[in-house]
Amino acid sequence: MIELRDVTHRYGERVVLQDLSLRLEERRVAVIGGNGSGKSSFARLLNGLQLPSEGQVLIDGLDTRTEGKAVRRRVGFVFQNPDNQIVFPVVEEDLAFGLKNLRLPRDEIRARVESALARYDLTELREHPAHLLSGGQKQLLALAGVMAMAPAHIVFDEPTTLLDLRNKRRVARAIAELPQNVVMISHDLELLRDFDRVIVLDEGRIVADDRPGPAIDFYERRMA
Ligand SMILES: Nc1ncnc2c1ncn2[C@@H]1O[C@H](COP(=O)(O)OP(=O)(O)OP(=O)(O)O)[C@@H](O)[C@H]1O
Repeated sequence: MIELRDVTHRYGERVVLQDLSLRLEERRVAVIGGNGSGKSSFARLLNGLQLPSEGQVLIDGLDTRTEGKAVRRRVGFVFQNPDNQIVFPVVEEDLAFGLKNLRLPRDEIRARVESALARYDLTELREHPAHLLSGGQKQLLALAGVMAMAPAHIVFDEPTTLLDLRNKRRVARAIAELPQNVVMISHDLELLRDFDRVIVLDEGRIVADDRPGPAIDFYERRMA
C-alpha cells in the first residue's frame, strides 16, 4: 500500500502539492490533471526520487525519507522521457542491467530478458543500439526494463505519449495484465477507463477522487 500523510511539496517558494493525505490500496490508480497541476511531482514522491518538503510518503510501511533504497526496490518508475531511463548502449544489455543489479541468477536474467523482448516486440532489435531506436521503441524498452524487474509497485509517468495506436494498445494490455499495483499519470483518458480509481489534481490539490467515469466527467467539465 502507498500512503501519503500530510504531504506538501515546494520548489523554492512555490507550493506544487498541498497537504495531501491518501491511501492507495487499489490495484490500478490513475492521476490526471492539467499541465503543471503537480502530477509528475506526485509520481516522483512515490519512489523517493523526490522527498516531500513536509509530511511522509510510505510504501508498504517504508518511509521514502529513511528507507530510500528499499523503497526503490519496491517501486519501479517508468519516466515520461525514456532517454532518462535507458542507460546501456545495446537493447538487450539495457534490459539485463537492472536484473543484474538485483543479483538474480544468470538463467533467470536470460529468461526475463527473452520474455520482455518478446512481449514488447523488441526481439528483432535486441542487438540494436538503444540510442538509434525510435521514440516509441525507446518508450517500449523503458517499460520492458521496469516490468522485467517485477517490482511490487510500478509508477508510470505518461507511458504512452510517444506511441502509435498499436503500441499504445500493447502497453494498455500489458498494464491491464500486470499483477502489480500500478499508479499511472496520463493525459490519455482512454487508457484509464478501466482503472479502479482516478484522482484529479488541480494546482497541487485533489479536486476529485472517484471511479473513472465520474472522475473523468468532472475533469472534462472542469477543463471545458
Ligand atoms: N525541479 C523543479 N524545480 C522547480 N519547479 C518545478 C520543478 N519541477 C516542476 N516544477 C514546477 O512544479 C509545477 C508542477 O509540475 P509537474 O511537472 O509536477 O506538473 P505536471 O502536472 O506533471 O505537468 P505536465 O502535465 O505539464 O507534465 C509546475 O509549475 C512546474 O513548473
